[in-house]
Amino acid sequence: MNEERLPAAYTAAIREMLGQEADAFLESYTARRTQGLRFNTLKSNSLSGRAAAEHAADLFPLTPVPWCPSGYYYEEPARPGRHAYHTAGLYYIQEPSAMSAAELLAPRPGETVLDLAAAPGGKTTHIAALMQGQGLLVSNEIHPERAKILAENVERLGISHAVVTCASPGELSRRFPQVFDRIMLDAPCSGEGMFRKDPAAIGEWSVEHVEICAARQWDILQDAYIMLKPGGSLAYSTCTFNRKENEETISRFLDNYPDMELIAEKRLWPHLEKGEGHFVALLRRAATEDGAPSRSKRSSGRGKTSRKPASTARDAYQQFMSWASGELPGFTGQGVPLLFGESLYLLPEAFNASLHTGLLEGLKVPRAGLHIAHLKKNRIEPAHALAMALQPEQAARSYDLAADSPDIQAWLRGESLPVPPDLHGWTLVTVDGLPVSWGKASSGQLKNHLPKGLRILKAHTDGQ
Ligand SMILES: C[S@@+](CC[C@H](N)C(=O)[O-])C[C@H]1O[C@@H](n2cnc3c(N)ncnc32)[C@H](O)[C@@H]1O
Repeated sequence: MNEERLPAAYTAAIREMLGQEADAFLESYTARRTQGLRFNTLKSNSLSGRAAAEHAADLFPLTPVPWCPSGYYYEEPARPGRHAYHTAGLYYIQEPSAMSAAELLAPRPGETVLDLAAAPGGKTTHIAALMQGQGLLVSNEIHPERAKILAENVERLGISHAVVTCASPGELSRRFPQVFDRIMLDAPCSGEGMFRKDPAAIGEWSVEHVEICAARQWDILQDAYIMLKPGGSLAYSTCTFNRKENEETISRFLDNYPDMELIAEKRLWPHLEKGEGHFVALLRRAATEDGAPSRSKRSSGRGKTSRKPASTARDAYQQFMSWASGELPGFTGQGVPLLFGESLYLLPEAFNASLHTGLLEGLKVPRAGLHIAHLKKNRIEPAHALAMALQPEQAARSYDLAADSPDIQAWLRGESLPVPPDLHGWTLVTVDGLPVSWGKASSGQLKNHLPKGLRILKAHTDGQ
């Protein structure tokens, strides 16, 4: 793409901001966009995950992203997003500069973390991996359709300690004041860093749009502040270059909230680094003297919820656990059982430890923790999300398909497979040892339970 396609007001603003460097910056638009994937360490740190990651590196030649230990560049025409390892959640396709944000936030296992503008899930899945699946991650997205995609990505990567909500920042801040140790605010922005990747973004850019974005960012930041614990950290990031939505927004925030301190500010420029560009600021809230207690436990009453009563959920959970005692011998089933219709979830224990389930009342919660089962009349059907969160040795039966085999391609297309006749019942189907879905074996056939929306009609095994 050349400079003429960019709005004149945009190039003028860039020239003013970058001075002599502007030519190099604008020249970067003529280069190809960068492609990246980030290994999901929740999977890639296991024995089979490590072997699969090595195999992936052979299929799609990978070079490391300097600011993210689990991040790699790949080059087109490789299409790792269409490989079975993608379905298995071994990695997440993510623009390399965007990998800087969660690294700077540096969430730790056991913390309570909020990702306030989370869809489609790049930062959430990164945060979940850095937390090693321990603690509580609330991943929120305001737009319902995008929240659904977020929930699917959380499931695909086998994340069990995340609750996906679909709420405005204001709705959340009323429920969760001073709750979170760390907050990621990857703010909706004017997307100047998207122009090379998605030229349609150019048409949406205008000086007025930048102003609107900055005003919205300021609103969301104030809600983020309400939810941040004293002593907690906030990462603010955008994929845009102008100062109004970045440094100026941060300095307005610091001026208005004197207990916030700027710890680091990082910019990745596409003419200086290999990536589309990103801005991240890390801020810390001063700790209070009494050690910053969470206020939520006290502030809001335990109201009735629209989900099924706890006793019904407990009965359902017992029914599930008695099924699991034979079918999932290695599954401990930790969490608080919640029942929505026929869907049984396990809310992370950490939610109940620092908060309470009444806080979910009236909130849209596309995923109240780990979805473990559908309860059908008198039988249990294990949920796809559960398959993705299991280790193969936790299931009574598993059936492995090699990543390079025609069978895995058939499976990803939704076809049934012939299996030995002694295999019978719910079976965890894996690719090179990594779960991809459930299958149900009977009379020498493995019936395919990969959800229809995840089927790949034209799978790739060779990186092309
Ligand atoms: C930059 S994107 C988030 C990308 C995501 N963090 C990731 O890494 O995959 C910003 C998100 O903010 C959401 N959004 C738009 N308006 C919003 C608002 N007023 N409050 C909160 N989120 C908003 C958008 O729907 C979008 O999903």
